[in-house]
Amino acid sequence: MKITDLEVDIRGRQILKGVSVELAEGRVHGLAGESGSGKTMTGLAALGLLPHGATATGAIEHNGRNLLGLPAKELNKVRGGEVAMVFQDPATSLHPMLTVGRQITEHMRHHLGIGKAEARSRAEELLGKVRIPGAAEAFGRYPHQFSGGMRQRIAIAIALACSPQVLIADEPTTALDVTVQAGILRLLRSLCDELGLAVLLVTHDLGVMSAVADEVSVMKDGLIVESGPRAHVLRTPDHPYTRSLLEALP
Ligand SMILES: Nc1ncnc2c1ncn2[C@@H]1O[C@H](COP(=O)(O)OP(=O)(O)OP(=O)(O)O)[C@@H](O)[C@H]1O
Repeated sequence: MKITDLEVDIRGRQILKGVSVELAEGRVHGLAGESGSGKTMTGLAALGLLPHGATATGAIEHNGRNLLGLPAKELNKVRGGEVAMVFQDPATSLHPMLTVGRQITEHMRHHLGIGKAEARSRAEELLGKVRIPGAAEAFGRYPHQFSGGMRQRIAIAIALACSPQVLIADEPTTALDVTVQAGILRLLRSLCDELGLAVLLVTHDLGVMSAVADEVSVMKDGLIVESGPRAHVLRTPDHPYTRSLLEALP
């Protein structure tokens, strides 16, 4: 996926001022920057989920199309299919009244049009892939019967249900206990390698970034001020803003 010169305006206020990011197969691209810099808005734009009243210019190219120009119906097929998402808080992204299995299979049946039995076996396979112990049993359980870390693994399984090529992960570990954060990051990294996913990892946490990202872009006030390989950006940053973020680390 290639985002070029993305500008987003909401009611006359310019939120993104020409953002360019390229996501590649099997690579994690980290998007860093302080609160309000436009990280989330960039991720939402990639999903075709801009807030009501937003206008966007530039291009978000994926599989030969510009997602910015797609009609809503086409965009719905892309979202959750070719491009999937994981958000900060699994407690709000999972439906409390539906079993884990139902949440994964409904998604597959809706997007892929496959039968019940096939969906079930794929769902159990996915639960194994995100390292949920006892996948067959977990299939029939409800989200509240799992810990926060396990719930985020379930949200990742749902995101992967339709074999996406691109995964947008917005602060996927921020709501979790420090003790389980590393496990989720390791999982994202291994899924990216194993499935050849192109991942956009949005996080304000440079520690998270240094653990998994291949490339890092740093945002400030709706613009990317620095972008490059992780080691370069985090060890020998060119931009004073990146240096100030690194100096602010505990
Ligand atoms: N629905 C909306 N309507 C109007 N402005 C919005 C809306 N959502 C976000 N903004 C504004 O867009 C700017 C960028 O927000 P965004 O959420 O992308 O930042 P962020 O870098 O992800 O920060 P955070 O880490 O706090 O989520 C902010 O100034 C915010 O106030």
